Amino acid sequence: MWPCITICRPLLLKLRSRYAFSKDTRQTLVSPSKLIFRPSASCTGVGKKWTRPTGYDTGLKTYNSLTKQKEPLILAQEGIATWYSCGPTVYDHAHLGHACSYVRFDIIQRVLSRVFGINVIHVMVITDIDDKIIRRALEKSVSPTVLARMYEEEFKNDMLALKVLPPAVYLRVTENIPQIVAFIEGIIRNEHAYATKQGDVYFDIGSIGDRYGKLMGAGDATGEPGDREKRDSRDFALWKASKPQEPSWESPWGKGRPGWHIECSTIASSVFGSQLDIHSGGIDLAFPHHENEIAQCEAYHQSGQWGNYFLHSGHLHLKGSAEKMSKSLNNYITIKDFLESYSANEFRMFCLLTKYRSAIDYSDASLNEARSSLATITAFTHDAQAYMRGQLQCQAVEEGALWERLAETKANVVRALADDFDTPRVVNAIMSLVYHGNRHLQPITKPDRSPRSPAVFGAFLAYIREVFEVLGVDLLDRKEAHSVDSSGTLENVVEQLARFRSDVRAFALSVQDTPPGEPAHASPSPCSEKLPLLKACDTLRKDLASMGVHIRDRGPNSTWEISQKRPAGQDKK
Ligand SMILES: Nc1ncnc2c1ncn2[C@@H]1O[C@H](COP(=O)(O)OP(=O)(O)OP(=O)(O)O)[C@@H](O)[C@H]1O
Ligand SMILES: [Zn+2]
Repeated sequence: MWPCITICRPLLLKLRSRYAFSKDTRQTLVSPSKLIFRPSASCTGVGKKWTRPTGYDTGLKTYNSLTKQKEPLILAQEGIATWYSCGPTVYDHAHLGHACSYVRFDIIQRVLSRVFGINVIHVMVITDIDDKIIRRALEKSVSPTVLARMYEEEFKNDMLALKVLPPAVYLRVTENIPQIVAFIEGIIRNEHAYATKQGDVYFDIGSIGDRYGKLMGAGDATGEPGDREKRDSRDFALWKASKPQEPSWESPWGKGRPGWHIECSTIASSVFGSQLDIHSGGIDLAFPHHENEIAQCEAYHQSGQWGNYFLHSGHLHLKGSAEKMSKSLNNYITIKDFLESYSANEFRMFCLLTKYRSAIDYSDASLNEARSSLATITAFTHDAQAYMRGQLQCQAVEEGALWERLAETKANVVRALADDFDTPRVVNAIMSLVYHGNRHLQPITKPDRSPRSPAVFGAFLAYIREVFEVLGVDLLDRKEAHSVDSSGTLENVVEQLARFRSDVRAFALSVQDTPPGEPAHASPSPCSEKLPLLKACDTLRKDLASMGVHIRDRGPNSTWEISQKRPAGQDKK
């Protein structure tokens, strides 16, 4: 079968580059790959060896943490990817580390669906019960449920603000306790777990022999500190007997609550059954969390391979810090605070500039690099529009070469995306397109009668917007356009306007209501002159506020600022 794939893949890429991103791309490209059938090979793997899945070859390659190399992405069903991801443990604010991981996977999911026509069924768990939640709830004197719901809501809003598409469904651990208990019972039945007299249940690592450690190796794993009844120090808890003041649920082993890893195995299996195409999370989750998820699932389903691809995103660090940004290390910047200074588009661009697997250093300098790349692209789109309108006069362009370059860029972009979602290569390809476009858009002083080529610039513009739209960056965002190339002008205009208003207001305020020593009826009241001026100043202040320009009157003086955020309720265009 493989020679056929080798022949088909270049053809597929050719097709994709030709039609990439057009509206009907998805229909056109859903099925050019070949279905590979290998009789029931998928569940027969033994030991630690990864078995290449059977099914639908997407033509993409992705790095698989199970094999530590790029593998062809083969899905069980044509055009469908089942995808499970570990969500946050909700006991504190979401931070830029979360943003980085979820934005990067959002980009990959958008690429899969919008470029390669794959319907991604994404399920995410919300960890709403665990030691840290219980501890924080005690500190704050609220119930763990209230605390968890509050931060869950905040997390979801932060994801919306970052334009991360929500999963098909979020599932909470506390709403899946009966399923978790049944899953643990299944593992015990299959003789891969045991209960202790204290009412804890442990996974029996020894029972799966050398199959433990498929993902990260079991070499020097020491396991969780635990009670003396553990058979092996590496055995990890599936169920924890309840302690005073902790939430607990009934179970065959007495009151208690689930361990961490079992929630994901249960929930992923309850939605997708015994097979999963893709599992994702930050690299810190690979061990022990994902390792243990694999052990549990394969023990429960008695299969040789439960998850086919494990994708791990690299960590976000504060520049100069060796440690990842994390709630428990208290070294984080919240998403909300970040969005006061930067936009969601800028953060996404920041993510696109590195591969999703690499660690990423956060600093103002790296964010400014992202901002400036966006500025270059937006400035080009404005110039291209000005040229198309005839406002920008240029010499005749080599139109044929530009069309060729555009076609080449389209092919390069699809190739880069098919190669483990290489977004920096995509951005490079677009920057190079912009560079060549700009070279032709040099203004001339004397108008000449050279032929014009507006269509090719229209095609550049439409393609660039579409690529970024697919990746979740909206180049049409008006706020972005402002911050990109006209923020200096805007600020100057606001400054002049605010100063003028301030002078008028100061003048009005200086007018005495009744000149001293004169009876109030002796001349027309100055009040009648100053009131309309003050009213006009107030109206201007309110109108500007609705556009995000906030003037604050401080005595006779005024200050102003432009907020990054649009006032609530105002639609983005
Ligand atoms: N600094 C980071 N960089 C990239 N991904 C991160 C970072 N911090 C957390 N993540 C990812 O976000 C997801 C949710 O993580 P989690 O809620 O455990 O966050 P956390 O801040 O690491 O919490 P804790 O400190 O309590 O472990 C996981 O996939 C995790 O790998
Ligand atoms: Zn998980």
